[in-house]
Amino acid sequence: MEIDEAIRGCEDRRLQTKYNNATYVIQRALALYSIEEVAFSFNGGKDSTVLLHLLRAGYFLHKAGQNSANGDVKNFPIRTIYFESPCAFPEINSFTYDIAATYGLQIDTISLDFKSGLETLLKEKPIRAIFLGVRIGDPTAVGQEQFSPSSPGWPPFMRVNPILDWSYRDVWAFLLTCKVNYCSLYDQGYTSIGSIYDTVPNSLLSVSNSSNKFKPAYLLSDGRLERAGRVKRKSSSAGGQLPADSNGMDLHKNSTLTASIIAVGDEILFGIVEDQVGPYLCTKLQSIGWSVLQYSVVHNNIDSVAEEVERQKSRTDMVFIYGGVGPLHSDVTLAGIAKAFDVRLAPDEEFEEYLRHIIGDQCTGDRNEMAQLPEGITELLHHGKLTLPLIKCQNVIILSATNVSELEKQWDCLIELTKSNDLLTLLDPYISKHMTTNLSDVEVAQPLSKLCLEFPDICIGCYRKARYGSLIISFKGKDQARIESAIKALQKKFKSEAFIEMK
Ligand SMILES: Cc1cc2nc3c(=O)[nH]c(=O)nc-3n(C[C@H](O)[C@H](O)[C@H](O)COP(=O)(O)O)c2cc1C
Ligand SMILES: Nc1ncnc2c1ncn2[C@@H]1O[C@H](COP(=O)(O)OP(=O)(O)OP(=O)(O)O)[C@@H](O)[C@H]1O
Ligand SMILES: [Mg+2]
Repeated sequence: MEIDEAIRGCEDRRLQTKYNNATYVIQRALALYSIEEVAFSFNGGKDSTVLLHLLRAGYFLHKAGQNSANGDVKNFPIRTIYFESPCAFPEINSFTYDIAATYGLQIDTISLDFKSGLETLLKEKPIRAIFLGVRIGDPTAVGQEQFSPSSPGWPPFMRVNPILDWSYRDVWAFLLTCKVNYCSLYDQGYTSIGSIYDTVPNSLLSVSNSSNKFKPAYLLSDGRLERAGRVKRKSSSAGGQLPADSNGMDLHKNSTLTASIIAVGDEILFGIVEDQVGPYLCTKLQSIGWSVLQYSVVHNNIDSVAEEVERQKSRTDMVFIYGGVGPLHSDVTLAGIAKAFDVRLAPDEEFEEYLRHIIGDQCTGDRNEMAQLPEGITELLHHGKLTLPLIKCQNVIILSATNVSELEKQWDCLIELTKSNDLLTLLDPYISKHMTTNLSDVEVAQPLSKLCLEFPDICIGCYRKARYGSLIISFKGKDQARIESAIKALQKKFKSEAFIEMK
């Protein structure tokens, strides 16, 4: 059987392990259910193409165990279901039907949605288990195991996910090692394929001197970004994405996007260490026109982190969190984030690979806690200047900076990544001016309140550095002329020399 031979004959130990585990799951499923009771959900995508060949190999091995193996290419008796959709790429449709002809698949084409289609199918056929090409990292994989009963509300069947623990790299290693055909879209920069309305080539594969040339999918170095070619839906918590016009220009250069900052550190709350990262991050966010709504410090405790993340992630467009990241007992930030999103921490092979590069094998392996990331919601943000990628869990960005210069570097990388990846929308920066006065609080209180009503677009604040020193009045906004007008209006209410601009 050519797939089995290709894997056994290759030098890739890791791929061999993955193959052995996946074909083991398939053989156990075939031992549990009769061939009429199983089905294969195939859609022409890369993951289901991998699964097709694993099923062919698994079926061969299952039969070999019964001394009736037949390595014939067309010997594939597992019922195959394909949910056809008018929104599918024509290349996906034609690939699916070509593959069916090549490997003798008996395809049931279903034109209903998944749930109704399965309800109808299961009434007619004795199906009890369905093989799927779902992998950890797919949004629908959250909470699934290799054998997972269908969800409540769905018709009853067992979902069998033999490649659940395969990484993007494993998928490509398998397809290339076995030299099997895959849908042509993957050679044109598509890395994960949904519908024609929500999928474009992955910009991380674009050839730098050409706007419409892309490298093949197997060259994507960080598999976590395989869904970067999925067109994001507009949402208030999706990384502050604002609508763009047909030229891709931002229509909302003056809109407000909000951020919150969470520092995790007992040492800050004990008063031993003064946090400098948070204030510096505030200035960075202002420089890209974002408003910081809250800056909080929490204990190194999973529940404290989880509560704060849960609150902020639904309140602001982006949450920045730092501190509590690493292998120590007090490094609970990732666990807190997982709890806030109601997902578990799961080993992440790509992240582990990065860690292995910098820490070596001493800290990797089964017990590498640092390589555990929130499952199904994590994206690694890799930049050539960073030894470790930054971690993003939906609208929460985890910074590993412990001081201002590290933050500066990570921030610059984030901004550069934004240019190719829509990570943070860059808005017009905030501008601020600060005036000092020796007038008393009582004297300025009422005129200032009126000024706030006259200039609702300008954020007018007051603070003092000492109880009896001069008062500082700050004006913050995005329009220089409006700030100047507000200052003039204030001066008019008093003698103009009563206020001096601070440099
Ligand atoms: C054979 C099959 C079985 C599925 N079973 C379930 C299920 O038990 N529970 C569920 O929530 N979704 C189930 N789904 C739906 C998928 O989780 C997911 O919503 C679907 O693949 C759509 O992904 P997309 O929105 O990226 O196209 C099933 C889909 C297929 C094809
Ligand atoms: N329209 C469909 N018909 C049948 N099965 C489907 C369909 N859509 C999804 N599936 C099942 O869900 C699995 C996961 O889908 P997903 O889109 O994540 O992977 P893929 O399409 O195989 O590869 P890619 O990530 O490149 O799109 C598929 O491998 C397949 O088993
Ligand atoms: Mg797909």
